[in-house]
Amino acid sequence: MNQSKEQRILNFVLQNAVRGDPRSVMETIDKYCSEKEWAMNVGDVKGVILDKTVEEINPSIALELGTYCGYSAVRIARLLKAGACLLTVEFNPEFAAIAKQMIEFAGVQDKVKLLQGPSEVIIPQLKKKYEVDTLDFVFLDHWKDRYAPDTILLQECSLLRKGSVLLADNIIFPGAPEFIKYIRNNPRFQCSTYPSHLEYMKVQDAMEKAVFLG
Ligand SMILES: CNc1ncnc2c1ncn2[C@@H]1O[C@H](/C=C/CNC(=O)c2cc(-c3ccc(F)cc3)cc(O)c2O)[C@H](F)[C@H]1O
Ligand SMILES: [Mg+2]
Repeated sequence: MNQSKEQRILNFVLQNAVRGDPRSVMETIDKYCSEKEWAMNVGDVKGVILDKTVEEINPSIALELGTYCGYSAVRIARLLKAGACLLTVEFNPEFAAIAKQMIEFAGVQDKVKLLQGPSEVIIPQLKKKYEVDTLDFVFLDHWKDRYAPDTILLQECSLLRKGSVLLADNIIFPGAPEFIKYIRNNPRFQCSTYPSHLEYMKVQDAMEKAVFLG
């Protein structure tokens, strides 16, 4: 059975990146996906916006929705302080298996907990099963029509506190119109937009930052 694109990305990393070096893993994925096969990693351009947001917050506990191949999990985890943790959620078992290997090869496995399952099931389990109090940072990069319902679910599960920061990928392309409508009209969030470009393409995209006001 021939390999999936995601398996080819992982193989390229295993053969070309430096084990234990997160930046080398990111650069190798970006090289493969810009030169050989496009893939929906946040990428090197929007990745800088993600980096700056994570560095500004310096989160103790972060959540990512939509691990895919683990590119942004590696990107976020490399910036986390000692003792800090990224919980990343992925419901596709093949992608979860690839991401697990990607995270381990990059050497950030001690900072990342990969939770396999749908976000709508995992989010209500975070407090009791995963001992989360509240989340400092949430990166939304899963199905775009799930950004709004999962943001509502995070609030219903009391997982946000005054100052919690959400960062959403792809609000221009493919777009997340229901999320934008919900979050920008919601007095409990302070929103700002970061115009950028779609990963590996000369296409406009943007990221939305939403600070929960409590
Ligand atoms: C719904 N709950 C979920 N729970 C756990 N894992 C989930 C859940 N939902 C999805 N996943 C998991 O999260 C991932 C899904 C990412 C979706 N991302 C995109 O579609 C996406 C698309 C483009 C794009 C741009 C241009 C173009 F021409 C074509 C595509 C660019 C982007 O940056 C994206 O992020 C993964 F695949 C899925 O299993
Ligand atoms: Mg994305």
